[in-house]
Amino acid sequence: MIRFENVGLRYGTGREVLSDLTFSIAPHSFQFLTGPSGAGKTTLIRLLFLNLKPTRGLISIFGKDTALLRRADMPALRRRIGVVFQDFRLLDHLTTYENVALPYRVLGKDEASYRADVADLLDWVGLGDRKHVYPPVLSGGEKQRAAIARALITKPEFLLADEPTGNVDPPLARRLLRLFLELNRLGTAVLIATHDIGLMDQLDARRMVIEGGHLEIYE
Ligand SMILES: Nc1ncnc2c1ncn2[C@@H]1O[C@H](COP(=O)(O)OP(=O)(O)OP(=O)(O)O)[C@@H](O)[C@H]1O
Repeated sequence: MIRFENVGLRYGTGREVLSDLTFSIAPHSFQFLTGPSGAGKTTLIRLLFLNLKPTRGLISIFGKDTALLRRADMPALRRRIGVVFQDFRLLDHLTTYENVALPYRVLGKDEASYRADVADLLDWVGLGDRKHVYPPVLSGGEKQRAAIARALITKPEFLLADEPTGNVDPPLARRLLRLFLELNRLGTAVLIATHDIGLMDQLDARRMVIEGGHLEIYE
């Protein structure tokens, strides 16, 4: 599904942040991405959803060499990938419901065609009764779940989550992990970037560890 070959990334003229990354991500797979602060987890996530171009090497996403992609092909490919950002990126002037529905609104879809899907998804993440409130009054954990719902609304084949349990207490972190596992069971490949060893220790999942610009994988 995703293939990196000898990928390197530097910002501007700085040192290489990521060097010689070679790995694959299989459909329906589940993995953690970890490493010290500043190791390059967010950078790798940005490469994975075509938000950054590698300085060298080859990245193939859903079988397409990203270097050969036309700009016009990007949005369709990106829609197959859901991203939960570390800082949520919810829009404060839209309700929780409207934030989650945003990807459909951007596509110009008729509200009647997605209203039930958004409501079901909000129930699924436990925000059924927070639909009509605005992000500034949501707690950190509620914002986190709204961001997860928004990433899932277009039924992505691959979900990337950057520190999705960074702002929640351990019971909620376990609950979010169960949501990701359930999503994975339903067929979505999942990659979770985290510092949280306790979270990773709950599962016998693949671990991708970035350190000193290099990637080690523990299957
Ligand atoms: N836009 C940018 N321009 C220049 N340097 C950057 C940029 N974004 C990140 N970096 C640098 O690249 C390195 C990797 O950063 P990145 O955010 O990918 O790490 P991380 O592993 O996600 O860190 P954390 O766990 O603290 O979120 C850091 O040295 C950072 O300062």
